Amino acid sequence: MISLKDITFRRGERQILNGINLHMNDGEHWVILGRNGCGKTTLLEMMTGYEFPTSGTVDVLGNRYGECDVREVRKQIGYISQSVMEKLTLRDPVWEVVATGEYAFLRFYQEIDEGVRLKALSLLAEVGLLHTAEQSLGSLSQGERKKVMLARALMLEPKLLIMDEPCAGLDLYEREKLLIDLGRLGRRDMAIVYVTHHMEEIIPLFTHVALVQNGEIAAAGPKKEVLSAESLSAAYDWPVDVHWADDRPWIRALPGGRTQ
Ligand SMILES: Nc1ncnc2c1ncn2[C@@H]1O[C@H](COP(=O)(O)OP(=O)(O)OP(=O)(O)O)[C@@H](O)[C@H]1O
Repeated sequence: MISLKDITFRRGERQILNGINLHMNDGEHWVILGRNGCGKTTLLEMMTGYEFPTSGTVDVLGNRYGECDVREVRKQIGYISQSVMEKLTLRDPVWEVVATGEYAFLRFYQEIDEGVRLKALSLLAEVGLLHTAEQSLGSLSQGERKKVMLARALMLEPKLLIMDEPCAGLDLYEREKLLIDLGRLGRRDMAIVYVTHHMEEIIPLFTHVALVQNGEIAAAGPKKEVLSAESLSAAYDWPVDVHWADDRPWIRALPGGRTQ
């Protein structure tokens, strides 16, 4: 599904990614974890083809970047991130924002096909927001806006859904409501890659975890193997304890970590 082989990525003098090997197979849903600036978003940009590695190969959904039309591959990828959110127009009606996902552009300048409108409404219903269809995007709460982004990303029935910190800025209630919707995505024939800073967002849907440290993969594999206190303490440079409840990992930072 996704195969990153011997990836290095340099920006100017800085080595951002270094010797990355990561293989995600069909039927797996991955979470990418790591400290600020370790290279998570850059890894996602490699997967979406918005950045090309300095060396190494990227294969996504059976296509090798550099040897295919990346725009065509992108039509099979849903991408949810703060940068996409910021490009949406807050005064547009919610259903229209969702419907634009069908065309992979941001606003409509033409009549919208009735079939597309109905599909947008049905996806809005799936995330419990049908009643907001005619409201402006700007009138929704942050959590509701994230759900609108999710519905929008699903318009093209992507084979791969990539999410960069979708729960950032949400309070506990909004986060849990969004996680319930994400949990249902397992029913779709779609792989998921999810970046977060919060371990408790690793709901049962997710099967695998990659831990990134200074542009390298510190550990990658089935979540219960990777999310050990030892690996996490090393990756975050802080002693932590992990316990599992409701099939989700909960992390406790222990006193005595380094202060710089
Ligand atoms: N346009 C850029 N020019 C130079 N350096 C950049 C640029 N974009 C990112 N970087 C650097 O690349 C490194 C990796 O950035 P990236 O955004 O991938 O990290 P991240 O793990 O997603 O971080 P965070 O958790 O804070 O979002 C960082 O040190 C960042 O400063």
